[in-house]
Amino acid sequence: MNNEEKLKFIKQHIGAYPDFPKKGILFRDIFGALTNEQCCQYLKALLLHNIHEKYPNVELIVGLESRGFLFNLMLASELGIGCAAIRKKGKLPGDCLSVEYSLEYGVDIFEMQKSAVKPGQKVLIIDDLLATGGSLEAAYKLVHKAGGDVVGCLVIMEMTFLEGRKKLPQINVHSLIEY
Ligand SMILES: O=P(O)(O)OC[C@H]1O[C@H](OP(=O)(O)OP(=O)(O)O)[C@H](O)[C@@H]1O
Ligand SMILES: Nc1ncnc2[nH]cnc12
Ligand SMILES: [Mg+2]
Repeated sequence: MNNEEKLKFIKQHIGAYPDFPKKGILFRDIFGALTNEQCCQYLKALLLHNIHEKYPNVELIVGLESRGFLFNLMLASELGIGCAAIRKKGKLPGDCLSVEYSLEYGVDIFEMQKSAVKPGQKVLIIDDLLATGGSLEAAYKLVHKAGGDVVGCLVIMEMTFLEGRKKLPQINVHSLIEY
């Protein structure tokens, strides 16, 4: 299968749930694809292919709680680099940086440990989905505050009609699947 066919196959397995978690939201469920063994292999191959092509100098993967965590260790270990976590408020020990943000269906606070990123380290932020861009924008702010150099954001799905990219004009954002 070529990359186009792999993407099509994954798209067919991603779930779509109307009115979840709130009325008017069409929820795109990555977990629906991950129960399929071929989707797991194709997703891994496509993510690594895109990182090698678009972010070849990355030195740290930063994943967003919780669906971004699905890809953190897998990508870091394949690339031979480390990974760090951005978590929702109150979950991380030690000195943390915090940023409040809003997303398609709510508001929240993200945190990251100050020690997670080395000054000047080249960071790739990873998540399952870009909707309004509030989550990725908050993640960018945290990594930037910690002294990291964000080389880009990589997501599986992008809800293009919500124009989340507009919140990230200075960042090289790439998505595998557009809705
Ligand atoms: O672009 P935005 O409008 O900010 O929305 C995108 C974010 O929303 C979802 O996460 P959610 O906060 O629902 O948490 P989860 O990953 O723990 O399910 C999704 O996994 C992205 O992280
Ligand atoms: N429509 C959506 N589906 C899944 N996760 C989301 N996060 C924000 N909007 C979402
Ligand atoms: Mg999430």
